[in-house]
Amino acid sequence: MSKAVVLGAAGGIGQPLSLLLKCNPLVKELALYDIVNTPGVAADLSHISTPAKVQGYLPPDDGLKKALAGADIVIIPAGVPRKPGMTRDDLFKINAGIVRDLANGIATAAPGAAVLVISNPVNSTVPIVVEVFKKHGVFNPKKIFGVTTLDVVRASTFVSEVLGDLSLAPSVKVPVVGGHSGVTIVPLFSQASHSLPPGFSKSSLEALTKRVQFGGDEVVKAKDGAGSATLSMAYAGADFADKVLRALKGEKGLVTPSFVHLTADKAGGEKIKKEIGKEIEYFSVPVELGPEGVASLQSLGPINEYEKSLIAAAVPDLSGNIDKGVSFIESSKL
Ligand SMILES: NC(=O)C1=CN([C@@H]2O[C@H](COP(=O)(O)OP(=O)(O)OC[C@H]3O[C@@H](n4cnc5c(N)ncnc54)[C@H](O)[C@@H]3O)[C@@H](O)[C@H]2O)C=CC1
Ligand SMILES: O=C([O-])CC(=O)C(=O)O
Repeated sequence: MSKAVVLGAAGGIGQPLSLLLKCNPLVKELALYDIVNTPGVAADLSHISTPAKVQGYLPPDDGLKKALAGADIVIIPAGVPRKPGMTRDDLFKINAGIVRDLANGIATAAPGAAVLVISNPVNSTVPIVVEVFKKHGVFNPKKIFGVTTLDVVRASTFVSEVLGDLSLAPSVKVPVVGGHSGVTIVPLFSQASHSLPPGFSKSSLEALTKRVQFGGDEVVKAKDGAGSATLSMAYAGADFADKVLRALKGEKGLVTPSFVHLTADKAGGEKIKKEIGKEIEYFSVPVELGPEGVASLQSLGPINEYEKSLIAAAVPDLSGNIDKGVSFIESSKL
């Protein structure tokens, strides 16, 4: 039984994510931290008849430190979401500082916890957490994860739609690699558990790829100024957190993509860099989870020519996003 902490717990993602964690039998303690409203969210969730003990925290009286004490897993959906016309990188101005300060708190109060970063732009916020942990001398690449599960969830759903049978969605598995924004999102449909229908055209494949890459925009547009994906993200975040919790407890064979520092598994990471064909520090790759966090990083597998071109297109954007996060901490006072 574990202690889970949600930072940004009163938000659009934070609330449904906390609900799902309250319902996870592996969670014994659930600490909810936000700059507003966590006492109410915690009181509400605490009436649910599941074992997890819920407590809300606010910034006064060392709330962050108290929320984090003894944490096994810390999930961060704190920060502003997009409005129509914005890119995820446009969120950097506000969210970089929020994530830096929260990472500072984690590095001090719970340096051994698994940290799951949802706040956008993930391609930059994960490097921010890593650089803060390095400055504190507590960086362990096996424990810091960018949550890209929503891309995997979307790819599974959209493939089942193409196959004309939504009941397949839970069992369709599509590896999605790269990063978490636009062209950095690379679905590998050639390795999906379910093949696309016979005669599926190149232009249909391109359209399906684009739908996964820009699935977030679909929701931002539909919400029309009221934010971005929250419910599907809560589902995806809870699913990834559940896998991490199960692996920390010793369950084997749990493999799922996540955006990680490639030194989390030195040999595996070097092999992946060769597959990518470029020197890059981070990539979302299929991660085998284990009791220490990352157990191994798995090969990108047999990538076809089209997928190679998608990876080649992803790398320049991704490298720029990574550098931006690293430079931000280099020039920040902690
Ligand atoms: N990784 C992914 O696949 C996805 C990431 N996101 C990202 O998740 C983030 C949150 O999205 P929403 O929940 O929709 O936003 P929201 O605005 O509804 O909630 C954000 C919460 O963060 C809190 N917050 C702000 N500063 C804080 C601080 N310093 N400490 C603690 N809490 C703080 C706010 O009070 C608010 O409750 C956004 O950056 C969004 O882009 C959204 C969807 C998918
Ligand atoms: O699109 C956004 O801004 C939120 C997000 O990351 C997603 O839905 O994938």
